[in-house]
Amino acid sequence: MSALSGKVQTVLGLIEPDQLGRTMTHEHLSMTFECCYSPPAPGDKTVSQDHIQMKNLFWLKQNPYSSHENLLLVQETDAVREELHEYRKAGGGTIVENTTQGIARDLPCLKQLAKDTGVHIIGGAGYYVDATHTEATRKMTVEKLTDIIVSEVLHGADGTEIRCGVIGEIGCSWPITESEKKVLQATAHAQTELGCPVIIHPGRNPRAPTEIVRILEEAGGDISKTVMSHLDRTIFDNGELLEFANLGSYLEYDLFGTEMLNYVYNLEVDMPSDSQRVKTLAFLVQEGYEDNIVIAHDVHTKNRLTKYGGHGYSHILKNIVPKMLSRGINQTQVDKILIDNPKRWLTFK
Ligand SMILES: CCC(=O)NCCS(=O)(=O)O
Repeated sequence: MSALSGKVQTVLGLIEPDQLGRTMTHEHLSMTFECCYSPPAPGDKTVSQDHIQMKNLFWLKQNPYSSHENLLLVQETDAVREELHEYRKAGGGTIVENTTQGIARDLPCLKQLAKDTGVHIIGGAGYYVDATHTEATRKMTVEKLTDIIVSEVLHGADGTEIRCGVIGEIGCSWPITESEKKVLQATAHAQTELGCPVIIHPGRNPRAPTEIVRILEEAGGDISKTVMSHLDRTIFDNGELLEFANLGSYLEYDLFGTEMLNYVYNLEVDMPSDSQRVKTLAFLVQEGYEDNIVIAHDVHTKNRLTKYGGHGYSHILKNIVPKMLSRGINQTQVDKILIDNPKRWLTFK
């Protein structure tokens, strides 16, 4: 039994699991996404270089990754603070902030936001996708990577004493790279040592989540304490979804509010609408997976903030919960998805 056992670790310290309340398990409050810039179509060069304004908001919603300015959530701390006050008013309690090494994690900023707003914020340990790994990271052994991740949870990260309360989001590409595989193995080893929650960003292929679970399992990871993120853009066939669900991880639908015609990172994908997401949640509940579902908005670009006409951090509480209730998911099941499942996941063993 460690000092963390039975507790949840926020950027302000340990708390009791019952204090969490409604929890978004996958958001970002400060980060940069320049690693994933996607050049605009030739005819869109001018609009892509324009400052964010009313007349280009629809274009940005369709092309969020083709504007450099849009990728700098790090510049919007004041707007994010306002949004967190609104999130509290809407009944929110906690946000898991998934920014890891490679996309400008800023734990002091998260600590200040938690102090200013009263929202419990949980920071993420570990590494984002290979494209953001440094040469030094790529050369590290699994043991070294494990030591770093463990230290980010036990002692603090980025030269601070602010401790992470989850490992992740751990970034994986498709196909997965050698460096990402080592980070996954280190994640599993660190999880075994700490009894902590893990959250994974899978590559954009329906086979990616299962492959990742196998790698984690082989390295001794606890799949029942692991969230598989971004299923909304990853698995589309209900049969395949049930096969994956059967492996026992938490199933995360975390792109609520994101509706776009062309998903530039994989043009084969038809990004679902929020109504389709709710339909999938209802399907999973009907199939008996209500104890495995978690949800969020994954705010990671400026246009997703209400300041820029986006859905913000309260869209699920204000708009999606009523829709869930009208589509066969009852209040007890909603509470499991928003409160009980995140609480079980986030509590150290
Ligand atoms: C860092 C934010 C992030 O990775 N978001 C997921 C984007 S997507 O892969 O679902 O497009």
